[in-house]
Amino acid sequence: MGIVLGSNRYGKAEVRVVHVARDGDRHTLRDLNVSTALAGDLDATHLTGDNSQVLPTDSQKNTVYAFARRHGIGSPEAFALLLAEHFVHSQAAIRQARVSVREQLWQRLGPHSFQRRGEEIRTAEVSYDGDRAQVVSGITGLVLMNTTGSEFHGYVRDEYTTLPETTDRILATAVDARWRHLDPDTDWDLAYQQVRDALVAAFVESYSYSLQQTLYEMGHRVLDTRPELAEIRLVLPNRHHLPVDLSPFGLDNPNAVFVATDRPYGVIEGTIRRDDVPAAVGEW
Ligand SMILES: O=c1[nH]c(=O)c2[nH]c(=O)[nH]c2[nH]1
Repeated sequence: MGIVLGSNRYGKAEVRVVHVARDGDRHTLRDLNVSTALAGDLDATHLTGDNSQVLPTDSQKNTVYAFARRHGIGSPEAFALLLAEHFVHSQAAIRQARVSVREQLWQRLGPHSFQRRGEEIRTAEVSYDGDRAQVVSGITGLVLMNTTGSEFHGYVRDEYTTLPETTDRILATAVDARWRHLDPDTDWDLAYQQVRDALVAAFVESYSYSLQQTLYEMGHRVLDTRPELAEIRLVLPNRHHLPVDLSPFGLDNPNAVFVATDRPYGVIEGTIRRDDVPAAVGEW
């Protein structure tokens, strides 16, 4: 019996890089938050303090900025792939690199003017082991609401149930979705736009008897839209909007006045996947 070093990785978290590509007067903006994590033959630094195989996290940070200049930022996925491959290929000790990107989205106002696009964040995670690159794209903070077309009834009633059944309620959520690609060579911006559009369209067009049902419809629509996607994971908080009891004031409330509660909130999670595709490489 003994104590041994288990799995480990290290890197730089949250490197903020903003890149402006200039095509004359017309600029293109990419605003990323990049995190790196490297793993490999790193026993020595942990066990004896021998740093001869350690690429400093400071150098990893510098690489992000240098690569933005050298290669530009075509898309979060393409940039993460370049970095992950670079760390594995250039460092003998590094066997696996994971690069995670969160992109703040800017809407164009003019040739070189932009406005932040709400809470929405685009994400990309690339894992590369020298052989296979796994790309997972995602979105968080996509806030959606249907003011009707949602019911919730027929659920379990036990001695603690007080929730009234409803045949007409508000359904609101902030979509958090991540989808795993099978093809590491994709038009990443087009894929993101099409997945986003599919998520939004399914939310808008689905008549809902539960947020669980809506989640399935959204995931199904995405896999229908993009055949190269293996699976999608969705986390949908239920942003409750409760009708206010106005009867003390002699007023009715035909689904006109709601209180938006911020906590607690339901959380509905699920994976929709193809049953005939290769499994993911490790955790994602
Ligand atoms: O769509 C819903 N799913 C639930 O599981 C649930 N539970 C709850 O209280 N309200 C809702 N709404």
